[in-house]
Amino acid sequence: ANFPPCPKGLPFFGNIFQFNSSSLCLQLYELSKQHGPIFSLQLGLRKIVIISSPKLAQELLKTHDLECCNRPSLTSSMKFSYNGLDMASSPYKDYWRHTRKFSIIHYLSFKRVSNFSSIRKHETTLLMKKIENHVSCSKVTNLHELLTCLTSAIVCRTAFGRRFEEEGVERSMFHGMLQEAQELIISNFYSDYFPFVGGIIDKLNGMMGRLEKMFKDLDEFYQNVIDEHLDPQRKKLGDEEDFIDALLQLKNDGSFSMDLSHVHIKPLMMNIILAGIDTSVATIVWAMTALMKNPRVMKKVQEEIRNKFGDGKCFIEEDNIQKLPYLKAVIKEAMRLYPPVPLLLPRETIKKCSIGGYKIPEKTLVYVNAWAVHRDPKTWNEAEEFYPERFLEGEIDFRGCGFELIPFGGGRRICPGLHMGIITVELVLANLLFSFDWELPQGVKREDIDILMLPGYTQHKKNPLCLVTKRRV
Ligand code: HEM
Repeated sequence: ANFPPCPKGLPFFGNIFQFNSSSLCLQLYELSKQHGPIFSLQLGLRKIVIISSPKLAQELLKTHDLECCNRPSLTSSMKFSYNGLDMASSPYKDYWRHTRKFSIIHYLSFKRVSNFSSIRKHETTLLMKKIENHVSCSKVTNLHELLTCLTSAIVCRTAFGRRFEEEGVERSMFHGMLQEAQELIISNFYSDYFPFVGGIIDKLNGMMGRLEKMFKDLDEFYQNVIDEHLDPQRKKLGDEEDFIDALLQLKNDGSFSMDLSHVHIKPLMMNIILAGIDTSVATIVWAMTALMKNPRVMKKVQEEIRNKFGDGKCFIEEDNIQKLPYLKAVIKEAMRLYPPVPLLLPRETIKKCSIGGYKIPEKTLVYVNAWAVHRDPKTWNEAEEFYPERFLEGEIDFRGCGFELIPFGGGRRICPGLHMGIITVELVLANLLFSFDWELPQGVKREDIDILMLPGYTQHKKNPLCLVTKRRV
């Protein structure tokens, strides 16, 4: 009885047909204005809870973190993760603890991420050269496309020790695979909401077929990478040990505390591909979107970078970023207003608990809507304004201490790639703003830049941000 309020829905189906999957966080934000910071939805036979305020996010992600840190077994995530053998969808058990610890030590720790700085520098320099070419031939720059090439190159080199050829078929196949996988992972599978009959519908409407095909393609990709690493003749791209080298080493010397086979390595590769590439792209594109809509901030951040490093420098190094507080504030403000993962990955309650005064039973799905949390009127003045200055005073950080800024989530399941994500975003944005001036194509006005979103855990801008680039004067 004491369950969060639920908007009226259809008998049996509940609210399942009331949403479309693009801009879902916005639709849920609107509902929170009517039903409050905690409300529920009935999706078929499943009840889910949505949290929309910093206070309740803190209750879930801090006070009740231990009772709520499982992930649900949803059809698509189970398939992609070889039945929960990855980090993002495995239940809160020893296996998750081991894989998370291992992935951080060997790939995502501060030290490991710093060791990859030469790769990030090399790939960012290549990006800048491509944009230079656009300037020379007056071509409009589609940032999404260029940034996907950049971040997939960084991730593939650091994690898998390989790089796809610039314009090759292999690379466009890889990007196509990424896009399809992102779409499938957020798609509605009826089997998640209607046991038995849902599975039949998923087969008949072709969703199961798409999922199987995608799984097969990804599996083939992982196997190729593993085989390359097992080949004694393999030529390494650099001196740095990549993530697969580390996993295979661990498998051979038996030092992983659990049995480790290729079936365990593949889901971890999946996490890196699906969580590590798109998120940085979306962050940079949304930051540039916000800057294009706000010329005052654009001018101020470019002045900061150019006044500090304009003399003689042609590239902003990672070490220089600490001297750019306004750039850091711009990134925080962009992630507040346009969180790249606006609906944090779903939690499942391990036992019953009380949130916001409501009783949440065991095995309930709980989502935190960061889009709404980042607009909470009790916390943020003029929340819809893009105003980076709000981060210049005070100590609000990305780790969600006060839970008012949670683009990386919070609690035990907080994003382990936070450091890698931020360092990439800072480096690329600093250089884009330092070297070039950005303008809208002729006839496009600032007010025309929309914020429509594509479906996906990572929220991409639906209409690509295409800009005219000029060399800095
Ligand atoms: C700007 C970049 C990024 C953003 C905004 C971001 C955001 C997020 C968010 C919101 C979550 C859910 C946290 C929660 O449920 O509380 C998450 C989880 C995760 N992220 Fe990231 N992420 C980014 C970069 C990365 C990178 C570079 C990697 C790895 C290469 C990564 C790997 C993961 C994994 C494995 C999880 C699941 C963690 C778990 O369940 O234990 N992320 N990320």
